Amino acid sequence: MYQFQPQHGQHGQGGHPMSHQSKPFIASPNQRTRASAAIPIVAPPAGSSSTDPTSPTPSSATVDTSVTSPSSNARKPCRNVAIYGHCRYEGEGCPFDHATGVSGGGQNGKAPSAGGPSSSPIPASSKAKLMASGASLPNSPLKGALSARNAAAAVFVPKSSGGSSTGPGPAAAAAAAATSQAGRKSDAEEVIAASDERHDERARNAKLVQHGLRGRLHGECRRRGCPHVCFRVAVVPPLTARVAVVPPLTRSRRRLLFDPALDSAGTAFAPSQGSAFDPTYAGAAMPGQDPSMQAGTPSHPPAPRAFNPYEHMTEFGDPTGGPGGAAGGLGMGGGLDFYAGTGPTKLRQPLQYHLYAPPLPHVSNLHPHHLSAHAFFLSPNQREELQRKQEAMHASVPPPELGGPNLPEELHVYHSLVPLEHPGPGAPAGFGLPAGLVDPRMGPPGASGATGATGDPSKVFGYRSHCYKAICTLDGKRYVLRRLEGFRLQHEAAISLVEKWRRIRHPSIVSVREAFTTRAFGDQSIVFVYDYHPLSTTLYSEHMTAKPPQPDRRTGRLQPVQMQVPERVLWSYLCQLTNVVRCIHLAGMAARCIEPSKVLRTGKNRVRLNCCSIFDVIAYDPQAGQDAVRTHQREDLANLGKLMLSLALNTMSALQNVPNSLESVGQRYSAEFKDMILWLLDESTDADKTADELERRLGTHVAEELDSALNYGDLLENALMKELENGRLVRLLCKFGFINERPEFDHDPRWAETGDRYIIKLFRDHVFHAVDEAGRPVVDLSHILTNLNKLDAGVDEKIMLTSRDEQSCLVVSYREIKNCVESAFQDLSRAR
Ligand SMILES: Nc1ncnc2c1ncn2[C@@H]1O[C@H](COP(=O)(O)OP(=O)(O)OP(=O)(O)O)[C@@H](O)[C@H]1O
Repeated sequence: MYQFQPQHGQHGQGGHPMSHQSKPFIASPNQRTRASAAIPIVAPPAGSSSTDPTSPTPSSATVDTSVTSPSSNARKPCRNVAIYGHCRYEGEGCPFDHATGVSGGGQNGKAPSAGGPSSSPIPASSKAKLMASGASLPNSPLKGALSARNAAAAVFVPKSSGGSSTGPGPAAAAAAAATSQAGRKSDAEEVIAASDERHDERARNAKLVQHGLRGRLHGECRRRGCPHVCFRVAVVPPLTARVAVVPPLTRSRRRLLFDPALDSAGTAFAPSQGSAFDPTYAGAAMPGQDPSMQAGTPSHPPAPRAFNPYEHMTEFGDPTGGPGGAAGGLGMGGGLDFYAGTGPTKLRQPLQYHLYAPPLPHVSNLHPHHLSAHAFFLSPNQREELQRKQEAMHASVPPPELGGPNLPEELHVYHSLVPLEHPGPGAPAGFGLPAGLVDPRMGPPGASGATGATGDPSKVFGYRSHCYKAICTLDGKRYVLRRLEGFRLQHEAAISLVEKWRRIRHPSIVSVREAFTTRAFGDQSIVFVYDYHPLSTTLYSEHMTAKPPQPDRRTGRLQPVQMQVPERVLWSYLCQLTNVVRCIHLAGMAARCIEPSKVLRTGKNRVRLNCCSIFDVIAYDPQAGQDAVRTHQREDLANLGKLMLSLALNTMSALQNVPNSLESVGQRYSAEFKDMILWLLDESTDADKTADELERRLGTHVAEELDSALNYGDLLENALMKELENGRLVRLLCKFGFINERPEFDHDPRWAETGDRYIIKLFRDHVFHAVDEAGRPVVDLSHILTNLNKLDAGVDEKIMLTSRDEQSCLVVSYREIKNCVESAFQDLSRAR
């Protein structure tokens, strides 16, 4: 990490370090105190304490005795000497020292050694390294401020020197000139000196201020090859565009993926070619590299080689065959056994999970233009549906003493009973359905006669029935209790039949859990317990009751709801119900409850047979044998036909005159569908009418249903993938929440503001508190996602963080910030 103070040593238009006086980079003692107080990670003057209450003071910060007053300028070495070997302005009023030369350590022998913990103002844990300006370092502005590791870092290597195909630009030429003149200095010094010089004008032009974003928003620094963070931040494209075009992971592509300067075509902007910020960038073109990378390289010295975590791998993560190696860079070596699964499972390291994967083509089939922020998150419809279901699960009613319905506090092993049906007209306010249980598509509960009021006689079972949602004390899950009022159990054996139903598990059945009798309601009731499917409706309420007009998706205008059910949906219902009927018949039982109000619609076109086992108990016949079961099974198929007929015509009265109704069905739907209903209703075919036979007759429709189910599975998996990434980011944000603005830790009220945490704070500012040139907040989701993902992956790319007073900048890699976050979080965890 480099400490970078843009105001120091800025060469003016005339090229002299001191000619640009708009910013007093040689601060007065007072100013200096203020500046260092504002940026305490720059070593403050000896003995000086921060006067700025917001100033963080890392415990490991050391005194920088090299801080000079204005009068000490003459003792400061001129950077031109350091860079060019001489200063053109030596006789023209340049106030710096031209005799000191460039070698040697700190003037007082105290020039900070960035690598040493004792002298580094940044805590050692952050591995921060400072590049202090000449103003704070009286000796060489380069030496003494940099450790060997800093010198080797690639951060200031101009991109164009890496062989941009556009050829060396002026910046690269300046770099080359600076390099040749400073031949006696180390490579790193040359590179940094050249980089500094190029940066001067750019930094001023870009008015690089708060959070490094101004350059981005002004777009003023457009110099090709400018390696500076502000420019690179400036070209962060919308994340959506990047995701839409993530290219195959060739070696050079991988480099681009790390590059924030990708344009929407998946190519990097000119400045990013050969990016110095790119951890995979290896300076001048190497044999086997993309030929476009080699253009113009001869005139440039090889840049310091940056750490490339992927270097040992081929593009397929094959550690045995590097580019140009035995496997020819095609990953044909060890990569094969990775895929073949032979040997121990190999994981590609480091895991590259800082990028969102775009929706897979078979799932989305979207034009890239359609990829928007939604591509990263659950679709709004899906999210709304799931959230409403969750709300329904948590819905509750007030207790009786607060005006709620008079329900037992506990019933068997269940508690927190909530009615699922409206209380009927004239009921007190507290008796109404909780808002969370009201489906906006269906209008006010009971308004359209979609379902009877609680306690109304059931049209199917005859008894007065109630449905409650309740929580089981044994497992904490929600169930539905269906209570039939005034039922007397005559035969104990009847209720034991429920056990057989318990064993049936099918995706198209509402699973039966148990049944018990109770007097908890002050009467003799029997209660059947079923799985709870939040916000489910019945086929009756869905297709046979008028629904209120719904807003049109595009215009927002209220439109009447189309009642006719598409034939495809009807076939889908029939397939699902046939499957469950077949399963029930195979178990030697009959459903006996195939009615529009007893088929739950638990999702889009997703149905489940409800209320199984009730007839077996309430209409128990101890004499009934296998014949009775077969009769019931045939009735099931006939009921299936009746259900389809009434759904096709959206009314139960369709059953009153079946021939007429079939004629109407023939006008609305295909002959095949009509024939199917006819077959189900025709009593003359009863002999060979079985669920298996029905299944065979459905044939291609079952195949279509299978395809739909598979497609839907893919969609859901895709939605899951999006949330996988987001879940990771939430965990990261939680860590931030633990650390940022913490009022006190370990008896230190400034813990959250100092040390490693100061860097985290600056990063937080960079990510969330960015402002544009007019001081308006930058609300840019892609900026946040990009930064958080890179932080989570700990990439080596560097960014510039600016202190709040804009007096100081830190160039720091995501990896280092990640280490800071980890270490601060570890501190908190340990204390716990
Ligand atoms: N297992 C369940 N999970 C979630 N909601 C359910 C479940 N069973 C029933 N419901 C809901 O309870 C309400 C009442 O169901 P019920 O079967 O009593 O309907 P109904 O139209 O009153 O039937 P009936 O013909 O018996 O009068 C419906 O809105 C239904 O969606």
